[in-house]
Amino acid sequence: MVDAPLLEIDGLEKHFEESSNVFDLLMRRDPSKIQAVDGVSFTLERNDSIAVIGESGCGKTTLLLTLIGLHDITGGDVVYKGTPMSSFDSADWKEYRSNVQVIFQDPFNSLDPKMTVEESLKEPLEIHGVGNRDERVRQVLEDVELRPPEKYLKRKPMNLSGGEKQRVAIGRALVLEPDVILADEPVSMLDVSTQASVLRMLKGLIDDYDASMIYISHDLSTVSYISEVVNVMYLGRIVESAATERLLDDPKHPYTEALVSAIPVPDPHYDRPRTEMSGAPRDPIDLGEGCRFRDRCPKVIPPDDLAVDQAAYREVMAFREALERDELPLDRIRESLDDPGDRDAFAAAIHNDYFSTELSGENAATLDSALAAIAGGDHETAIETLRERFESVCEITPRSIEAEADWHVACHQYYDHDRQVTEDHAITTD
Ligand SMILES: Nc1ncnc2c1ncn2[C@@H]1O[C@H](COP(=O)(O)OP(=O)(O)OP(=O)(O)O)[C@@H](O)[C@H]1O
Repeated sequence: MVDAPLLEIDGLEKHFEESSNVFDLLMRRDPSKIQAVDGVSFTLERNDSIAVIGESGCGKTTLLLTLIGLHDITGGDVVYKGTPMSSFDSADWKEYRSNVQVIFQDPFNSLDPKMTVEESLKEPLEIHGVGNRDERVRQVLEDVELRPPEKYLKRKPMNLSGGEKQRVAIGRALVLEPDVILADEPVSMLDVSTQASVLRMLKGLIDDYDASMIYISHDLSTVSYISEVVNVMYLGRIVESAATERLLDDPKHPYTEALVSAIPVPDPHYDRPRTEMSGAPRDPIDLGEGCRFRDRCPKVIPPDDLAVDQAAYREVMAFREALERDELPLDRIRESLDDPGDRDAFAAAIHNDYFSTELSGENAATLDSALAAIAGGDHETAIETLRERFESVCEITPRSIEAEADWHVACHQYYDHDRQVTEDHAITTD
């Protein structure tokens, strides 16, 4: 019989409910959903080291806290050696907690300031009833290169440097000889000079301990040290997944391209072309359909027959979508006018506030007619007018497809649009 994978993350979802405001309560509206992790899937086999990379707020920490059971799962599941977390009993949880260990970002907070190094390292052994504790603690201190162990056993965190603290935290995660290490930005708070040595040591230890690792970071440049495979995450979803070296050489998703192009190049004579992203990620609230990167994407796809500059196109798309979500403070703009009843002035003021680029020809005429509809109070017509001319295929959820063997990318650029999108809109995230 083939062994079950070590850890299968299967359509994992963690949505938080935003607390209701008075308006929601009065309208009896359901609270908004914060889609922090939204359908994440990947499999960790023994000896794998897989990275999850993304900007602040993309859901990395929520993913990790959900994986260790500190957040309830709101959809999908985590399957450990064939047993779904949703059906864990207390014995399963005990086994899981002993075999899946975490290294947190901040070594200053992850160690108890009152405990000596020896006590910190012994505690997990005591909780899980493991014998030979003195020997085990000394061995782990050797392994994390705190030598000789006697020098460190009686020290408290305040008497350790940042790098030494993180080595103790790594030792504490390894002391039970776990199957899986979840490492959340494990070197981001260390001096740059210490980062590489701690990462190299961690990678060596994962191999020596025959463990697997999920390495979480915002920093794509450190990933090639430590992980053979990388998952790129954007607003709760994985947008690209591939072998690290290949992904760094030839990123396919425009978001990954932008992250890779931002990695500093050590050669001062070489200036890598930059892929610019506009703006910042939205809050992950009620994100709806479509590619979540589309409002920042330098390659967002306009309708086939539309000749339009990318930046101008993104502005129109972002404007229409904000109008659809009823997010635009239009009353405030109207009230700021000398004559709030002057529709032409109102349309011009909206244009002025939301558009920095100029459209031309039929595109400009369509936008003008939509702004005139808004000025007349008819938002529905404005939305329809803009949608009819400017709707993008990127507003339909891109399924994660295999761009090449073992290379998944969730971007419409990799579809045969004629066959798959126009005939069949039932594209979903895998
Ligand atoms: N307990 C919570 N309740 C409500 N929203 C939350 C909670 N925890 C996280 N979020 C929201 O979920 C989204 C993802 O947050 P998360 O901390 O997982 O991102 P991250 O990628 O780890 O960012 P960072 O690197 O800054 O920690 C954010 O919008 C955050 O505000």
